[in-house]
Amino acid sequence: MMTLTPTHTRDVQIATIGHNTIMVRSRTWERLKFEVEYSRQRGTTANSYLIQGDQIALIDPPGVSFTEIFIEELSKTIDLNRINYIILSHVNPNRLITLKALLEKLPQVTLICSRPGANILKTALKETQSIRCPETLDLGQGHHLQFITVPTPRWPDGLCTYDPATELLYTDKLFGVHICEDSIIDEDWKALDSDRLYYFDCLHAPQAKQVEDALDKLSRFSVKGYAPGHGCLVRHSISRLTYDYRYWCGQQKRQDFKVALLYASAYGNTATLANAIAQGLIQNGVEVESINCELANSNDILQAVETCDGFILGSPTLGGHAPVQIQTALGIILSSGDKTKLAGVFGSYGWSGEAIDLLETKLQDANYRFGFAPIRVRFSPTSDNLEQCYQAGTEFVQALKRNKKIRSPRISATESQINRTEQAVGRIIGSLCVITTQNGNSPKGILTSWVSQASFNPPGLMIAVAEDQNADLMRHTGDKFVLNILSEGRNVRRYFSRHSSLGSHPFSEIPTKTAENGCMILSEALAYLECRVERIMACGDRWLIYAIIEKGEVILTDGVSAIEHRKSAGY
Ligand SMILES: Cc1cc2nc3c(=O)[nH]c(=O)nc-3n(C[C@H](O)[C@H](O)[C@H](O)COP(=O)(O)O)c2cc1C
Repeated sequence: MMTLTPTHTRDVQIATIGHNTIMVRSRTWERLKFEVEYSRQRGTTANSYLIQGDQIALIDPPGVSFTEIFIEELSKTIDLNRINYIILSHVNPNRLITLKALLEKLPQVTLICSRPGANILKTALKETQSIRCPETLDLGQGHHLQFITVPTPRWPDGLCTYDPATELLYTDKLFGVHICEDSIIDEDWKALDSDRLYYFDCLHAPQAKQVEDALDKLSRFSVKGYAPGHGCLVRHSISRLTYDYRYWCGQQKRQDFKVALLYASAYGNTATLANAIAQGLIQNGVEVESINCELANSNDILQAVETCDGFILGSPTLGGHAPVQIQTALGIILSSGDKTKLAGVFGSYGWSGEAIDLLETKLQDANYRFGFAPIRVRFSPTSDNLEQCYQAGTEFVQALKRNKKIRSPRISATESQINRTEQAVGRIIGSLCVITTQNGNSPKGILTSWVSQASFNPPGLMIAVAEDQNADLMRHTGDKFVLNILSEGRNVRRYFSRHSSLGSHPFSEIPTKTAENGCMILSEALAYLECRVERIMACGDRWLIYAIIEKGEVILTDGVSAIEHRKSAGY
């Protein structure tokens, strides 16, 4: 492995990182752009990769800031005419400039990307350009690449690439960091903690739901290294960083307020404003659910609007109108939204800006209150515009807090004491589990978080169940069950309820295997325990069941327990 000495001008660093695999890192020690994600001013790297099997693929040429030096250094490393494929983990106007410069030198190359990426490329490049969206690509010599689509609101065309020959996963925007250094791998990974979190907050916190889906998809690969689009290669902290990503995603759901940030953006300007507003919200402790209306269906929008405390709607103006997806989102909000929710409006426009006017007037007419004055930005935002958006996010949070006080009815002293006690008890948290029992050939499942370890020797646990949970198959000494401890981000819980299910549903819909004690193990659980009921006590309105753990296993080694947080113990 080779590392070059740092300089303080932009350069391109070349290093072998695996069998037939070279990292080509375009580096800058300066703040690359004025977006909030670069505000720590530690520079960044734009990472490209060359995989050389019988055929050769280049992954992710950098953006326009590096076009010339990148092509120059790449030509010294390889005869450009030998490159057969360019893989694009996402496409943006910035990257298109370098791509076009490369295509002039190697018109024979085939571009590989996701389907949404291909749609952008088809409008931007010559008709004759070869563009493909395969699931796999065999470069020879074991480099049988597999592609995984990871769409998010910010990068709808996101694509990761797995190479089984090196067990490297090319993760683009996931697992990166904006730091420019000489070292190419994460040997000193503890020092990266705060920068990694900052990067996550800026890029991924507003799209935590989709990042969780991406983590699920990527978890099925055996990985020896993450090769991200920015920063160093992740070799030493793979499980730690995966865990952190899951934890940080989960943390978003635990905030007191949630804001739905709905937008569309044909050329990326409104999306940039949305990111800056999201930062203002996130840095003030609010969960943000970003919805790119071009990708979302009506149900996604409805659900986001119903479950949020406030919503912010952003639109470009195209041909004197808001795009049809924004008009649909507005229709959903107006017909089903709660009028006491706080609203916000923003958008980029060129000369007339009708879309922003439309959103403002329609929401005003429907008696919505605004958390900040509508933001109108001409074409691409300046750093001042982005600062204004960040401040608008902050303002929105303050308005949300004031709004909540207005909406909360006054309660009597005794009621408020009961509520305070309930809220305090509600702070006891538990791991979310599915208990499975077996009734002849019919499996049963109950969702619960009322579980805790009760003894070391013998290993035992305690579960509290209510009469109406219908948990009769675990209420006699000797009864067997499996405790499936759920994993954060997998959303297996949606198949079960607090009341016992009986029959093939939902077990026919999710992967399972049978434990030695005959009960079902949910293959997507984090871990499972095979248990035998030892003692039962009637306590208050519950049965306390003490059970001995006979066997257990962790299924997902890099997962984290799903936890149920409650605001009150009253439900
Ligand atoms: C095809 C087209 C039509 C446009 N029509 C309008 C218009 O009617 N009024 C206006 O103010 N701007 C118009 N614009 C300018 C866009 O609103 C502006 O470029 C904006 O930054 C786009 O935002 P976006 O990058 O989020 O898509 C138009 C731009 C294009 C490409």
